[in-house]
Amino acid sequence: MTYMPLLFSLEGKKVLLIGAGAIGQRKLEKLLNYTSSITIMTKECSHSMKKIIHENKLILITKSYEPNDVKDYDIIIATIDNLDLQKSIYQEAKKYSKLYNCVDFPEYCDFMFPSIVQKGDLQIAFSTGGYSPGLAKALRALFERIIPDAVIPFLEEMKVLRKMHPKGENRQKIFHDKVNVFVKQHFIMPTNGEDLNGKTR
Ligand SMILES: C[C@@]1(CC(=O)O)C2=NC(=C\c3[nH]c(c(CCC(=O)O)c3CC(=O)O)Cc3[nH]c(c(CC(=O)O)c3CCC(=O)O)/C=C3\N/C(=C\2)[C@@H](CCC(=O)O)[C@]3(C)CC(=O)O)/[C@H]1CCC(=O)O
Ligand SMILES: NC(=O)c1ccc[n+]([C@@H]2O[C@H](COP(=O)([O-])OP(=O)(O)OC[C@H]3O[C@@H](n4cnc5c(N)ncnc54)[C@H](O)[C@@H]3O)[C@@H](O)[C@H]2O)c1
Repeated sequence: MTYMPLLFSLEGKKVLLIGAGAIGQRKLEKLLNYTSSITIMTKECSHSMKKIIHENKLILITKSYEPNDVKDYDIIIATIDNLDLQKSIYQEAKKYSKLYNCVDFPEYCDFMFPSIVQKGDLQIAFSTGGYSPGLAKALRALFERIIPDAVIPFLEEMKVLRKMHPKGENRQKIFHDKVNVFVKQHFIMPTNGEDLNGKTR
């Protein structure tokens, strides 16, 4: 199966994170960049996890997962260290038409966590389809260095300009020129005489 990268809004969605170990904490820290509508259900919870839950006013349910616990949530993420349970929660998620991720079986996931470069409003997500998360992480670290911080004010400026200029050909030309100048200033360009759209200059 191949996974389609989409930008997905978590607004109004209720997330259930099952398990609160090292991997659960990593997933929670990532989710918190996008939503705080998160319930954590876990047998045991570390001090560091409790601190994050308290600081972000999240809901903690300290108990073992039981059948049908998924039904009141939209998105379920299982980070438990019990592989059979990861698979059986998948069956329940399907029964209730919920979106499911578990951390040990890409084939039991409706979606997976990519490795994300975040600079202001720019996001770049790396995925290897689950075949080498380590490579996704290494590429993320590399691109965090390659993408200049100047992209942050550039996108701030573009946000303002998008609102100022009415849609149409004139706006497209202004934006196209600005992007070309920005890219030429900050990246090494191809030397085959083509511009950013593959057209010969
Ligand atoms: C990208 C990242 C996002 C995040 O977690 O936020 C992420 N894993 C990261 C790191 C990482 N994970 C692992 C290592 C050790 C090296 C290695 O195995 O490569 C490292 C590297 C490290 O820790 O240094 C081990 C591992 N991971 C999975 C398994 C199960 C298996 O393969 O059986 C095992 C074996 C467990 C074991 O048995 O030991 C499965 C998944 N991990 C995914 C995401 C999804 C696929 C993403 C994709 O490639 O498309 C998927 C399918 C499910 C999911 O988690 O959604 C995050 C980097 C964050 C960053 O940027 O820093
Ligand atoms: N996807 C990834 O990126 C990745 C990376 C490394 C490891 N893993 C996998 O992640 C899994 C979890 O690893 P970890 O280091 O966080 O484990 P851990 O033992 O530190 O944490 C497991 C958590 O699940 C909770 N738990 C266990 N059974 C439960 C149940 N029945 N109901 C509710 N909570 C329960 C425990 O209380 C604990 O909080 C492992 O199976 C490992 O193979 C995934």
